[in-house]
Amino acid sequence: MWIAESELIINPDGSIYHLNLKPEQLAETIITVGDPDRVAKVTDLFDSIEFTVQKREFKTTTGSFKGKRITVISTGIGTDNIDIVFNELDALVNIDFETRTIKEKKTSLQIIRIGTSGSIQASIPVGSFLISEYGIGFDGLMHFYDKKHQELEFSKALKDHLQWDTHMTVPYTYKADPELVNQLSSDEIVNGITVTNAGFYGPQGRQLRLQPTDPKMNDKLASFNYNGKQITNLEMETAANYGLAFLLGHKTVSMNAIIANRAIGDFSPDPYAVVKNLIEYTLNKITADSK
Ligand SMILES: O=P(O)(O)O[C@H]1O[C@H](CO)[C@@H](O)[C@H]1O
Ligand SMILES: O=c1cc[nH]c(=O)[nH]1
Repeated sequence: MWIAESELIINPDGSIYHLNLKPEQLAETIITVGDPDRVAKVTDLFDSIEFTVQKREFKTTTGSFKGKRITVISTGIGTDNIDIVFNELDALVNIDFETRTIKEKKTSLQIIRIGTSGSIQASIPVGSFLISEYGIGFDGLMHFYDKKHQELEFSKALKDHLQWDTHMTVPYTYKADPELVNQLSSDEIVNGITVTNAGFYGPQGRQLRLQPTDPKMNDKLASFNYNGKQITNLEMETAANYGLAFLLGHKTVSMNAIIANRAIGDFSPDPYAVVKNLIEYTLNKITADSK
């Protein structure tokens, strides 16, 4: 099927519309970060750099760490941006830009997010590293794609537990890639379940001048227990990464630097140090088997 010019938008230089990347510029291992300034915090540790390109909040550098080719890309904040990043990354490897047709042989990317997050369990202090085994979306993005939602029972149990009005969001739940979870886990990291919210303030239960609809939301999330599994932390991208990667056939996992503890009202005195440590941890883990 030929994909029209309004759907797959290719810039005059042959790069994809928002990311400004050409197919040959992408490595098959990709690290995503929210903050464009965090890209260099990762690539400063690389042995060599091929190029850097930036359009809007999407800054990309491809280079090599311990001999492994890695692309680092900033997504900006929120699942609306994840929709753009994951669809365009997939197009770069799985659509032929010359013929505008889907390739027969698909490439499966490895996509690892390194982000910041707030814990909702008092027992997970600021400074912790957390790997998201599941991502639960409160943002609604995945409802615009087909309904192969992975964990429907989990989502339903959570919806019942929250006892929200019908006008509130319907959660969706997807799993991380189990091999990546395995590869990146250790006794230095907590395994958890991450809620991806549609905002930082009201949607994460923060109150400055506006009161959130459900002031007990974070307590309800923290007390939810499904087959022994507990929700651990809040951020703004992971569930969309997991949902889109699942539907597109890529492997993904989220690594969270816990910089806030919402249960006890704590914020890290040095969030950049926590992120730096998590970057080093992640790079070393993903290259542990590299020659
Ligand atoms: O540090 P990043 O990766 O941006 O992630 C977290 O920080 C942002 C909010 O401050 C949201 O994007 C949230 O998911
Ligand atoms: O509490 C937090 C901290 C970082 N990022 C979030 O989205 N929430």
